[in-house]
Formats: sequence, C-alpha cells, structure tokens
Amino acid sequence: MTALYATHNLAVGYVHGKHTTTLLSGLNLSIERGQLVALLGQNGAGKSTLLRALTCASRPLEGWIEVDGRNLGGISLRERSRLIGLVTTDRIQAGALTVTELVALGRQPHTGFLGRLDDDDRAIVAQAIASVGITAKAQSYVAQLSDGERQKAMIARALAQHTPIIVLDEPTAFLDAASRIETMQLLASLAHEQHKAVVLSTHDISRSLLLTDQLWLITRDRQVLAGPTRAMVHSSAMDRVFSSPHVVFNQEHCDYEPQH
Ligand SMILES: Nc1ncnc2c1ncn2[C@@H]1O[C@H](COP(=O)(O)OP(=O)(O)OP(=O)(O)O)[C@@H](O)[C@H]1O
Repeated sequence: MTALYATHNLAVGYVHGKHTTTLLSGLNLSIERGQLVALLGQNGAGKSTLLRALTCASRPLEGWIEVDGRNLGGISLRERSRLIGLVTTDRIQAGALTVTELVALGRQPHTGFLGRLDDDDRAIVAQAIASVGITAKAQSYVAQLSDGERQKAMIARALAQHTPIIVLDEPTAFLDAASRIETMQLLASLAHEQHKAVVLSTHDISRSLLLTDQLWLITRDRQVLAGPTRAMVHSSAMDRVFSSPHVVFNQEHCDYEPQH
C-alpha cells in the first residue's frame, strides 16, 4: 500500500552561497491516514527545518516527498494547499485581520478566483474557531490576541483548510496547561476520527507519547529513528534523543527525569 505522505532519501539543511550545511539526510519516513506522528529532538536538532522541507516551504537538499504517490515538488502551490495545512510559530503579518478573517484565509484553496465565501465556508470557519475554543475572540483583531490565542487562531486556519495532511511546528508552544491538553486531544481526534495524517513537533514529551501512533526521533548524533510510539518508548531509542549523565528517560512515566 502506498503511504499517504512519504519522504524518499530526503536531506535537509541550509545553503549559503557555496556552503551547504546538511542537518539530516537519508530520510525515508512515511505516515498513513489516521496517524498522529510526533517529531522529537533537542533544541537545534532540525525539527523546524525538516517540517519546512516536508511542506515545500523550503527546498530539500536531496530526495523528494510524495503525497499519495505523487511528487510534491511537481504539484502547484494551490493544489498543495488543498493537501497540506501548515502551522508554525512564526510571527505572522496578519494583525490587521480579525480572527474570523484570518481563519477564512484557510478556505482560499477551495474558493473560486474571487475567494468569496459561501454559507458552507462560513460555517466551516466558525466551526474551526469553536474547535480551538476562541469563539469569544472571533471578531477581535489578531494584533490584540495573546500568544496562545494567536496560536489557536493559526491552528483554526489550518483546520478550516480541510486538508488530509496537517503539519504543525510546536503547536502547543505558547499554550497554557489546559489548552495544551485540549490541543493535543484535538489533533489526536483529527487523526483518529477524521482520518487525517497529522505530524507535529513538540517538547511536550509525555503527552505526545500517550497520544501518538508514531515517533520520529532526532538523536543527538542527527540520526532520525522512526517507529510505532509504544515500541520506541520500550526501546533504548529515547535515550539517544535527550538523555545526558544528568537526565534519563523513565519508560514507566514516559518522560525524562533527573538522574538520581
Ligand atoms: N536560515 C538558516 N541558515 C542556517 N542555519 C540555520 C537556519 N535556520 C536554522 N538554522 C540552524 O539549523 C539548526 C536546526 O534548527 P531548527 O530550527 O530546525 O531546530 P529545531 O529542532 O526546530 O529547534 P528548537 O527545538 O529549538 O525549535 C540549528 O542549529 C539552527 O541554528
């Protein structure tokens, strides 16, 4: 069976002039419909770099990405935005829009040339805003939101985009404790109930181990280990990501702890 979303010998990094820095290479990763995947790694491991390449927001150094067996590089921007929704923590230039207007941008890949929303589009936008719990802010300007509220609005925009694949870079970064839990559960339900493929990077280790189907782990020596979450947790893979002489992975608690 063809995976919904797969990388083939992908290498990612940066090119500055004649100098190329390869961060991660030889990546053969895949995700099926209905799966939630967490990408874990220490600060600077290359998570954002990989997620940008996965969504064609930046060009891979080598290899290619397939969606449903088609090379993503050969798919138009408009069609790509009907396939993949991307949520980053980057500051957005959308302060002059209301939350509803921002989330409505998620409908653009589906609306006609003039981008007019019909009643169905408006209902989808309202539903996306409600599902991240910011209906009370629907008419507020994005510039007036807190970091966490803005993050929720960005997730709502991706939900309104109605794509089979959603990629999120640290979606819970600015969120309070309750919102982190609710957001992770929302993402799990998008995968498990709406059969989307959802990939997220996170430092929220224990929660992602509870909810995800697959882990992509970037080790300290920049290998990427991929496998079913339960098997990864019960292997030594977790020790290769964060553990140091002072920090160890506790399989029972599903989290890193100080070494006693
Ligand atoms: N435009 C760039 N040019 C060159 N190197 C870069 C560029 N952007 C990021 N890097 C470097 O690439 C490495 C990986 O960065 P990246 O943002 O992908 O890490 P990350 O795993 O997302 O980290 P964090 O958990 O801190 O968000 C870092 O060493 C970073 O300094």
